[in-house]
Amino acid sequence: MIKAGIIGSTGYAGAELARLLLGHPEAEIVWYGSRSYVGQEYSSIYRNMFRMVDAQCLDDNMEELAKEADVIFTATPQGLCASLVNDGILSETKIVDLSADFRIKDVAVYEKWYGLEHKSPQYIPEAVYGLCEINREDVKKARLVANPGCYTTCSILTLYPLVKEGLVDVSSIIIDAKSGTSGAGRGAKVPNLFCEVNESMKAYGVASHRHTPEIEEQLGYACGQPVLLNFTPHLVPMNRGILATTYANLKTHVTWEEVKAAYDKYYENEFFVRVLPEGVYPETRWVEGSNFVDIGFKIDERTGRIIAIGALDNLVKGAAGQAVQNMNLLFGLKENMGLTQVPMFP
Ligand SMILES: NC(=O)C1=CN([C@@H]2O[C@H](COP(=O)(O)OP(=O)(O)OC[C@H]3O[C@@H](n4cnc5c(N)ncnc54)[C@H](OP(=O)(O)O)[C@@H]3O)[C@@H](O)[C@H]2O)C=CC1
Ligand SMILES: CC(=O)N[C@@H](CCC(=O)OP(=O)(O)O)C(=O)O
Repeated sequence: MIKAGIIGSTGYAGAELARLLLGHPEAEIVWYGSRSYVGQEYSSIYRNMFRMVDAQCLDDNMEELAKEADVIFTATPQGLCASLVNDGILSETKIVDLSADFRIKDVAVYEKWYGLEHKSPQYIPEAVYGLCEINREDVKKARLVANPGCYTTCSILTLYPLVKEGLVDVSSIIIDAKSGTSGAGRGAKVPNLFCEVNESMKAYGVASHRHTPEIEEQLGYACGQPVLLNFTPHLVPMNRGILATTYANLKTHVTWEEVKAAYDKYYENEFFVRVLPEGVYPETRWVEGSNFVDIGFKIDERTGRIIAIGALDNLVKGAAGQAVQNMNLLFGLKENMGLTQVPMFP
């Protein structure tokens, strides 16, 4: 059995990790880490875990945890993992970091967009960007995995074949994305109160959201040139789900079948990426609770643009599910082990 520790197990991403790992046939959770609930029963915080977990919350002592765990998941705010990790820890265990600390290769870009000083930039070069469908072979060899964010996973996987195959003008990309409120975490914040969110929708982080450089960097690797794009996130009154509607100018006239062939080239054998039939566009409820990403697209002959739409569950493929997928790769397990949940509906 793989011994797994979760630092930040009391947050939404950490709780989703606990849910998935409890159902994983080859993993056991040895550490439910917390900052505010040390010493409390985990199931007293998450009552859905009543009689499923009898452990108490422990602190975020990563050095001690590294001696016990084969893998540590850090589902904590930006900056925390970078402030805890060291050579000793990395020699004893593997880390899958759900924050953005090791996602961006240029530390100056990270510090500018996150407004933080990076506490361990020496580990950035070796960290592998854990978008399994694209970086699978590198993940298998890693000891530090930078688990991608929810908007970014959805946006990159939706656009990747179009960019990689040179089908679109990469200077024309626009991503209009929506997220459920769990994407903002469990911490109490006035903008996330029921009355602030319910029956309303809003854009935020306009032309300034910190996921922009992450998407640009990864799509830049795909096409071999710098990518500059517009990314506008929106908050919508639902618990879970990301829907990313992406737009780009097509370079030449192509048919739906030709574009589908490009998607098939990368995703035909991918368990978690489902490219939908012509005329069908993803809905967040079709992926809820699962590690699937659904993608649909349409060529607009009138404007010469392609509109590609992706949907995923921000807490699963956008966070904890992808983290477990990375764990499976790190330990040579079947990639979808513990992740074959059928999406919830309705
Ligand atoms: N929510 C989502 O959809 C996604 C989140 N992520 C990323 O995952 C990470 C966690 O996000 P999320 O679960 O939403 O956040 P939450 O606010 O829900 O949870 C944060 C967790 O971190 C713990 N924590 C906070 N500060 C510290 C600290 N100083 N030391 C130790 N533990 C601390 C909290 O502990 P306690 O509760 O005990 O105080 C809690 O367990 C973030 O980096 C986020 O960007 C990535 C993709 C999607
Ligand atoms: C709705 C909402 O607030 N969403 C979060 C994204 C959460 C996330 O994905 O965090 P990472 O930065 O770790 O990727 C936000 O916009 O900041």
